[in-house]
Amino acid sequence: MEYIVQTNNLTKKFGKELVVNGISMQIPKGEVYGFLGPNGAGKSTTIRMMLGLMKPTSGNVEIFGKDLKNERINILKKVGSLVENPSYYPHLTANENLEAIRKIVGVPKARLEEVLRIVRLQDVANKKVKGFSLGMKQRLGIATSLLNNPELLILDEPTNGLDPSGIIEIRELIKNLSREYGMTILISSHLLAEIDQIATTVGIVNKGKMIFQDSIEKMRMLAQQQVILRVSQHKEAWRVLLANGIKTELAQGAIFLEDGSDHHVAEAVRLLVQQNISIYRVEDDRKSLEDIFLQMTKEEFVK
Ligand SMILES: Nc1ncnc2c1ncn2[C@@H]1O[C@H](COP(=O)(O)OP(=O)(O)OP(=O)(O)O)[C@@H](O)[C@H]1O
Repeated sequence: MEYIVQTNNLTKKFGKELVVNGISMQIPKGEVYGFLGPNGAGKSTTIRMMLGLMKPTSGNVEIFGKDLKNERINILKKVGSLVENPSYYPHLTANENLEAIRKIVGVPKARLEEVLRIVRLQDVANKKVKGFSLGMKQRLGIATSLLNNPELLILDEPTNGLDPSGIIEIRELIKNLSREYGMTILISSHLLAEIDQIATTVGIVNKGKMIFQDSIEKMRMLAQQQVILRVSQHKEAWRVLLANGIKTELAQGAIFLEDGSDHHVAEAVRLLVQQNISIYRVEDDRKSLEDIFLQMTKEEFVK
């Protein structure tokens, strides 16, 4: 697989504190990579090292297959980023602010209109930024990061502090950049729900360590449902199921079926009925992704 970003044992210590602890991140081409973790987990520090804004204590970063240490300038030419709330000249318009940066980046003037259109700010291009909502400012920040037409876009908590409609706009924008322009995107967040709605690949960090990295589908599979059976003689029922090779657990006077697929449930029910065990209830016990995230960050879950 082609990785746009690959970090190898990336580590950062501040004094004695290991803030990033051996992170090996792999971002496949064209993916929206959700970089997820509670506040203080080390996401921003990782991102800073990925952008060459901070030197790793050890380990390295490869972007587009090249070592960031050796080819920083060439690599960063093709990377766009938004790492903290961008600052603007409030008394200048969106266009004027962008124009100032365009001159530094050195791209054709026509690119201004394009990026404003992509972030849907074309109608307010000539309005002063001081009247903009936080969401509009964030979109202007993304427009700025798109000026150089990057192949990789890195957004550190881009929806922090936005209201729900602002969050939806950023979400749609990211989806669109991925879909229409095939951009590879890394977006960090401490909110699972946010990542769940846009990411195709997920990396979860906790206390500086990567505790899960895989497709969002894999993550959802972990949220697979269990089924609870409430029956008349639960111990007897449990023995019957175990004797027939059905994985179960006995807890709180009920039976938990590990595999909640239809045919397993049907088979369990059939076996119990054959033994004259009364079945009172068959219930779903679906763990939410949120539960799983909490569980992972609590237990240092390792895949
Ligand atoms: N320059 C620094 N010097 C010392 N400690 C730092 C520095 N930068 C970050 N830290 C510490 O490193 C830890 C991780 O911070 P980091 O910003 O990387 O986390 P994060 O996952 O991005 O969380 P948040 O969402 O809160 O930004 C925190 O405890 C922070 O206080």
